[in-house]
Amino acid sequence: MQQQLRCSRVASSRITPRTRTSVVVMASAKPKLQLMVNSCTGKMGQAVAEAALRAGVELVPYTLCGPADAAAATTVTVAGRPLTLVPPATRDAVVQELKGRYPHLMMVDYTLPDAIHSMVDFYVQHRTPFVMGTTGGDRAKIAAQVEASKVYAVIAPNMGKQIVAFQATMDLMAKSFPGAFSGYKLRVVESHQSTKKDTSGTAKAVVQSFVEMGVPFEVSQIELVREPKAQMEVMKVPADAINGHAYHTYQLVSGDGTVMFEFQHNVIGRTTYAEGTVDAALFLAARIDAHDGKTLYNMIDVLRAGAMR
Ligand SMILES: NC(=O)C1=CN([C@@H]2O[C@H](COP(=O)(O)OP(=O)(O)OC[C@H]3O[C@@H](n4cnc5c(N)ncnc54)[C@H](OP(=O)(O)O)[C@@H]3O)[C@@H](O)[C@H]2O)C=CC1
Ligand SMILES: O=C(O)C1=N[C@H](C(=O)O)C[C@H](O)C1
Repeated sequence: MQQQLRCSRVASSRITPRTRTSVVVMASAKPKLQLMVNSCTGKMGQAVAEAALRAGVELVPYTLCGPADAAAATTVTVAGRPLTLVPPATRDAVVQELKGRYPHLMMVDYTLPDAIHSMVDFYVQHRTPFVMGTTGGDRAKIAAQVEASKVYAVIAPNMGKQIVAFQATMDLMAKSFPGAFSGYKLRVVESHQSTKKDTSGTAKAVVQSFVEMGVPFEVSQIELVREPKAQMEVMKVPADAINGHAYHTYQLVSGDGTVMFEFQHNVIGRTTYAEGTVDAALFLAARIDAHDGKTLYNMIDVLRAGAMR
């Protein structure tokens, strides 16, 4: 069934990370920020820690890890720097100590969907501001819990600037024209590296907008492509991006089959999310400094604030 997707062509040139432009909100006064990235044993954790260093953000030399990682090693290296691994068994004690040493401590979370609730509990319990990029879990429950705690956080399933803009646009369309696509059929196909554990959190969020536009659709109908052969042959993912890509296609067809819309965002690698995560951390640090009462944000808030480079 996945093989039947007549996927629109990916641009023939290689997809490249977005162009760097100037820093907007951070230019005037650098917010106080000491960033601890969890989990740097993973792909996104590594990418974010590297992006933080590129942006001149102070990186705290510790990282929370899963139990298996701690059994195998005591450190992980990011851009030549060793970070001490902190397993679940010792994380409470270590974080108490780190809070004393790093008064502007903020955490970034890229762990796993299975761990997301325990990670949120942990940040809330220790009252550590955090940027949560991990997908999965009960998103409404997490938002309610974090909001009630008044712990500062940015939570979003996608940190890529242009994808966030696309999400915001779909949301705007749904709010402005509810039912605009009633009678249409939706097909959603997403392809990610085979290690991805869950259905795309981005696709789930975008689907919600289409539902509000009148299209009946269940998250379980999202088609997942995880096989490298189908990824290369059907989705046209370059061979060297099989271990790191995120291709999404949303196709809407009218009831009589005479009209078709297709939206697509295809990302190779992880740079766009990593850079967006650093933007989110700098934004959150500025909000903490501002003390204006609001504590819970998503990436659309970060984008609207002009805080994405
Ligand atoms: N918001 C966004 O823009 C993006 C979000 N994501 C999301 O980020 C998440 C991570 O993706 P990715 O980096 O590719 O996944 P990886 O599997 O590469 O990394 C996850 C890491 O988390 C570790 N881990 C597991 N449990 C814990 C725990 N309790 N405490 C600390 N660390 C733990 C894992 O260790 P071990 O291997 O030992 O289990 C692993 O090293 C996913 O949910 C993904 O969908 C990804 C890209 C962009
Ligand atoms: O696991 C990934 O890789 C990604 N996860 C996020 C998601 O589930 O939406 C964002 C992007 O698709 C990459």
